[in-house]
Amino acid sequence: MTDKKRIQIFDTTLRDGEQAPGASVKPEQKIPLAAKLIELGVDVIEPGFPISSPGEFAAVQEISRRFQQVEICGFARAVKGDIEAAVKATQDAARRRIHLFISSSDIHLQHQMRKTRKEAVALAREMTAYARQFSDVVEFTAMDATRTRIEDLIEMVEVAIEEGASIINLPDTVGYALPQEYGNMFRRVREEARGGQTVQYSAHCHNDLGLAVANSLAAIQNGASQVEVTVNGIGERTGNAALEELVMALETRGDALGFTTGIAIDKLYETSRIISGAMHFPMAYNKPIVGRNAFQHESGIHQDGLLKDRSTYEIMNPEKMGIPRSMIILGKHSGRHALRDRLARYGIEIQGEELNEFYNVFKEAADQLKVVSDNQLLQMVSQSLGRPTQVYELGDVQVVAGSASNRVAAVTLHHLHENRESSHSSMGNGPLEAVIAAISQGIDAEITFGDLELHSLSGGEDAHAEAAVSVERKGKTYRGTAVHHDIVMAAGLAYVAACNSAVLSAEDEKQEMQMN
Ligand SMILES: CC(=O)SCCNC(=O)CCNC(=O)[C@H](O)C(C)(C)COP(=O)(O)OP(=O)(O)OC[C@H]1O[C@@H](n2cnc3c(N)ncnc32)[C@H](O)[C@@H]1OP(=O)(O)O
Ligand SMILES: CC(C)C(=O)C(=O)O
Repeated sequence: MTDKKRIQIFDTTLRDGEQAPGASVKPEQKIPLAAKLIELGVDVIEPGFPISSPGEFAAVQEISRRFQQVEICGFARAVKGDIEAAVKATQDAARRRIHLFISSSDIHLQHQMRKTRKEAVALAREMTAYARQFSDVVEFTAMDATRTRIEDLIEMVEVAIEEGASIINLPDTVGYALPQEYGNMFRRVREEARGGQTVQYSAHCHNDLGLAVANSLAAIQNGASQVEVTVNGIGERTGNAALEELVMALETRGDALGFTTGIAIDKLYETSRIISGAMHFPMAYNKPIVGRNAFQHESGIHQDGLLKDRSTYEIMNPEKMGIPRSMIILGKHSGRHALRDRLARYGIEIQGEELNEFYNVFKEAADQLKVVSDNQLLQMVSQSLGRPTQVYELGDVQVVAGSASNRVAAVTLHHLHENRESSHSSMGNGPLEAVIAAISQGIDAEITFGDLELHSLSGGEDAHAEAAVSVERKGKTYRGTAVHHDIVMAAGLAYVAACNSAVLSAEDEKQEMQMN
């Protein structure tokens, strides 16, 4: 049991999120994405804008029919046709809401809607009443609330409440507000509007000044019980408040804030990846929570602290969010603790003077590299310490790619411990899949491929790709990384490094068991 107040998560990834240029998905793609959002535990889904296209209408209709466990929201301008389309599209939902919006600021009324305030208020009244005829739940949004004089905002909100809106959304449509101002706006409307204490409040923030999450938190602290968010913060311009950031702020600082959500935190990362992939929206490396670097550390002092106790430099546990990340990235800022730890993963134990000497070799090489991949590190070990570091080594790789429906890869694998080599070939939907499948045939141990991440390390003609592959063996996850100017090679080398790590750790375990 928790005494924290539950905040409703209103997910608008498939409506406002999709308004980000280049993010739109086909109507049928919205169905599995909605299923993922429901698994994640959102309370309300806004799956689209029904009047805007036949495909949007069909997607909202299908989602309303299929997903009876969640509230579905139909979005509409203060236009009868929009409301009718939203009503029809959400007709079969178990719980539905009509989300009606109209501008409240002078800027919008004069320049966009070209209406006087009197006309806009009358329209807000008429359309709220119209929507209420069809739906018990009407959410009323005063678009551009944060650039509206508070007296004008209160007047419009009062009209909506009088006509039966039970949720009042006060959006920062253009990402203009500062947290204190945004919080005060909620407090004043709640306290000063007639009927203001009888309704729920919702925050909907954009990130133009990087304040969307901070503003949403300020609204919550001033009485908002719902936040409108998108996965990965995707949305118009710089986006909306990011679901994962807001949820983790509430979770991590529950001590100071006292709020909670129904979100399944262990599904945050998976959902983020799915949305990023479906909407072709890559995440910035330093994006909070789900960015590549969010839980990675390159500097020696931090790495040393983390190896001693994770809490020294991390405020959240990435595994709790389903993030399968290695926390240590080797590079020129790394120290001996991190280096020794990484080598131990490959069954290589070095210490004392040998470690000091190898550390110098490592630093010299690291000066020239952005990151030192596992594959590069193992090569350094074999060259400078003359130690066998790998069970498998990737030899020749040939790939036939192009516009044919299947890609074919042929690889040679050196089995270093047995002094033999083997050749394998396979097909795949893409060249990476074909190479991974071909290598898998030559790995004798029972290893399951987990995940592949590819990042570009540099641009231009000298571009290099960094690949990180995870594999599973006997319930444990192992990672391998590689850097190469050819992404297919980078992926193949990283996969082999991950397999080496899995096999060498298993060899270690065997040796330990024999010694005991
Ligand atoms: C802040 C937000 O996220 S608001 C949502 C924004 N999302 C979208 O616009 C995505 C989907 N939009 C669309 O497919 C189209 O814009 C449509 C179908 C909704 C409308 O298309 P059109 O009829 O061709 O109008 P268009 O988009 O060019 O112009 C918008 C019209 O709506 C009016 N309008 C804008 N907001 C509202 C509102 N809340 N209530 C009533 N009218 C409004 C504008 O004043 C303009 O009216 P006008 O034609 O009389 O000048
Ligand atoms: C219309 C509302 C909900 C909105 O999307 C915004 O103001 O950004």
